[in-house]
Amino acid sequence: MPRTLESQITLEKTPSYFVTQEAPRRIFNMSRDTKLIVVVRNPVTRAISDYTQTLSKKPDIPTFEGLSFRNRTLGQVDASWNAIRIGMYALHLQSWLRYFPLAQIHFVSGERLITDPAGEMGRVQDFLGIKRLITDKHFYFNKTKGFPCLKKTESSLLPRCLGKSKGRAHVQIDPEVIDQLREFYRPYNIKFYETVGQDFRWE
Ligand SMILES: Nc1ncnc2c1ncn2[C@@H]1O[C@H](COP(=O)(O)OS(=O)(=O)O)[C@@H](OP(=O)(O)O)[C@H]1O
Repeated sequence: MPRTLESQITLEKTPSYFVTQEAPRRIFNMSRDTKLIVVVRNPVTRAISDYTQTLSKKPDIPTFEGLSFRNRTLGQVDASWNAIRIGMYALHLQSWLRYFPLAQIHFVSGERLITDPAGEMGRVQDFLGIKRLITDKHFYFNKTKGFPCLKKTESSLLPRCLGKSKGRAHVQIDPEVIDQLREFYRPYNIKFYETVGQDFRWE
């Protein structure tokens, strides 16, 4: 991490920290005042997105349906498969709450980041205690891509859009498996909503 002046905020982005056992203790030992931001989305969609990305790099892996279950006939989901495990947000959050108060953790909705990027970024700026400099004037929705693009300045003519690897078409999954995963995640989602005091409406 670079040294930071009193007037500066240093941001570091590592998605895997949220699900890494030792991360909360290590970050707490580095600075107990660290503010944490976690982007979460529907864990079923997250798992499919994760699998789609892996498949693009390793086309020979087994099917999503095959990897999702320890025993598909009995409906036993394989919670040790990373694509599934990462979406069990309530479990991971418990490890962080042993070190950081909830008030120091902000959750960004991955869904709203697409439908209402300015609103979501407004809440991030409030959480960081900085002026709301990024507003709706900084976003333009790219219909082809299906994502908002960010303009560095309100008048910028060259918005920065997400790269090729984002928004790729997801692999089609057996709808029955999607239902089973929805059921699997329901209790974890409910526990997560209760813990953070926010309903992300992933049902
Ligand atoms: N800014 C922003 N807003 C909304 N959604 C976003 C954003 N950045 C990344 N994504 C989506 O997150 C999914 C994983 O993206 P990444 O490839 O960047 O993740 S990572 O490289 O694994 O960290 C991937 O989801 P899918 O496109 O559904 O597969 C990205 O599109």
